[in-house]
Amino acid sequence: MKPVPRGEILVSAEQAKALDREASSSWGLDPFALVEAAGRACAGVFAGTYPGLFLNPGLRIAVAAGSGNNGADAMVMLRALILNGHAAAENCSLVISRVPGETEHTPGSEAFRALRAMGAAWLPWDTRREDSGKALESADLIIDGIAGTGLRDRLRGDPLEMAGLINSLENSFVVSVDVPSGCGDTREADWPVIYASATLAVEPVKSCLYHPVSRTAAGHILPVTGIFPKELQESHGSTYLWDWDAAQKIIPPVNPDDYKYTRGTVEIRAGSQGSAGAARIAARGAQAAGAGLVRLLADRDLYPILASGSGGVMVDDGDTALSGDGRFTPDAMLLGPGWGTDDSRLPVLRRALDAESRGTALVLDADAITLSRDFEFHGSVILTPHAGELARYAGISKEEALASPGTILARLSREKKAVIIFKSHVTWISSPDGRLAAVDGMTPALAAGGSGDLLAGLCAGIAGRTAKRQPRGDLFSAAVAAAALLTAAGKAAAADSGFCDPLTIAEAAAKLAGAAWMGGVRGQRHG
Ligand SMILES: NC(=O)C1=CN([C@@H]2O[C@H](COP(=O)(O)OP(=O)(O)OC[C@H]3O[C@@H](n4cnc5c(N)ncnc54)[C@H](O)[C@@H]3O)[C@@H](O)[C@H]2O)[C@@H](O)CC1
Ligand SMILES: Nc1ncnc2c1ncn2[C@@H]1O[C@H](COP(=O)(O)OP(=O)(O)O)[C@@H](O)[C@H]1O
Repeated sequence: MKPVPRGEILVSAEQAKALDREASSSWGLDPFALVEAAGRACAGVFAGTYPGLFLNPGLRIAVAAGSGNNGADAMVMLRALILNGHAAAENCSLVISRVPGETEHTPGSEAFRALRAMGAAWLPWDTRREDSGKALESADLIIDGIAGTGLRDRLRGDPLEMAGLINSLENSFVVSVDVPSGCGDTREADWPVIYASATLAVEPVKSCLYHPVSRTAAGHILPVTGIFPKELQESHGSTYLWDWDAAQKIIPPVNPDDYKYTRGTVEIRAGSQGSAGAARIAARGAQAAGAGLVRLLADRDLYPILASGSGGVMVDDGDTALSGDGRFTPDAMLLGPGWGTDDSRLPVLRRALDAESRGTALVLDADAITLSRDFEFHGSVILTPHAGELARYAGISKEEALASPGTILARLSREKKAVIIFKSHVTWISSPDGRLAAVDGMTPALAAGGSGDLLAGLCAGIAGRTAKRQPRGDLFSAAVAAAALLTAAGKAAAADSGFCDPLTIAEAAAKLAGAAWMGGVRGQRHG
């Protein structure tokens, strides 16, 4: 049997702890073994990713360590770098928030003893603050192991002071082990955190790295693998990180013998005076995702403008045209891009929700999210809010949404019976059945008006295509694939065209989607 394609597992600190316990009780992996494996793997991944840093024979490295296993990982990493000839022990220092006692037998105290024996300097932050500060200031590379998943509440005390100094240094490369110190599942925007150049994300990767509020602090996220058996990780993870390579595989390709009606049909209600572009972008998005037919119903005053140069989109007068009178019943409907929140939209919204109750996939974007706040859904809706829209819709603050996306979305999806795509520089997706996904973004090419309209179109296009194969198809997969496609398209378009408009990004999306789903190589019928 072929393996089911999936993203990378993400876990909370609680899940990581449970996994640790099971690793020890059932797999013979005690804390010493885990710290050894993690620290050495971190050294290997880091040296392999940044070989240029190690060309300097006088490279000065400082480890900033706490007293837990995160500090132990950092010290084992340093020991491995020294043993592999990447640094000389006499150029290395250990700046430690609490020095392990002589009699302690923990992974941290053992790693500490080994480094001291090799000749690394040690500087307790509380009693030798000035020397500790100088060691950090003069380091070319700082390895941050102050606190990992053992962080309780916000950083305070010596670790807080150490983090403050590290953040003030402009010329050193800061690499955090596991998570940047200060980053945790409950971190809020004003909680201090180390801003790392890179983070060595020890498997299973911690989900807090992808909370929008903390994502920037993690810098370049480097997965560190080979620590835990996959089966063990599978049994503890509940959220997955998807990229385009993985996500494209969960969507069936088009068939070589498809006809326009069988490739998925999409009907869009979008645009209003001043926002006609949103309708055009959304329609092009649905085409780019592979829909066979796209119909755009626009307000009467916009209809002539949009109809000219419609590029194969069937444009009609939205004031009189009804769903289905375009000779096909849509497999997916999209309402909202640039639509406005006028009450006159409500009858259309009600009809669309009626279709949704009978299983038609319905994407509600932008203004349609606001309009639908008090309506009930029946499991075939995808909502695509950004932080402001999510905050209004759920009655929370934007900051809460950006700090705890998983918890908030899981609850809202279940209550509303809707798949939700929460858009930001990291996109989070939830399903009423409890599935959660994150798609890393960090693609400023998408931070421009119209990217959301494009996502809504991509989403409707994919939902329409999959609905054709699987009635009441898996909208969560469609949403994950659309978000991953948008990010990949944003990156590709930026590489080719720099700052570009959303229609250029749509062309990049069409290219990627076509290569993934129109190859005809698989020749496989799904559903
Ligand atoms: N399954 C896993 O996740 C694995 C975890 N490992 C490492 O172990 C780490 C977890 O280790 P521990 O549970 O020992 O804890 P940590 O080492 O993450 O945290 C404990 C340290 O943080 C300090 N601290 C906690 N809250 C603080 C606050 N609010 N302000 C200031 N300082 C604070 C404590 O005083 C202590 O020094 C992970 O992040 C990872 O680096 C690896 O060794 C191997 C496998
Ligand atoms: N820095 C970024 N990195 C990655 N994706 C981003 C970034 N900024 C915005 N996006 C994405 O671009 C889209 C913007 O949507 P939205 O704010 O609704 O735009 P609009 O309403 O102008 O179309 C979302 O999908 C969001 O995830």
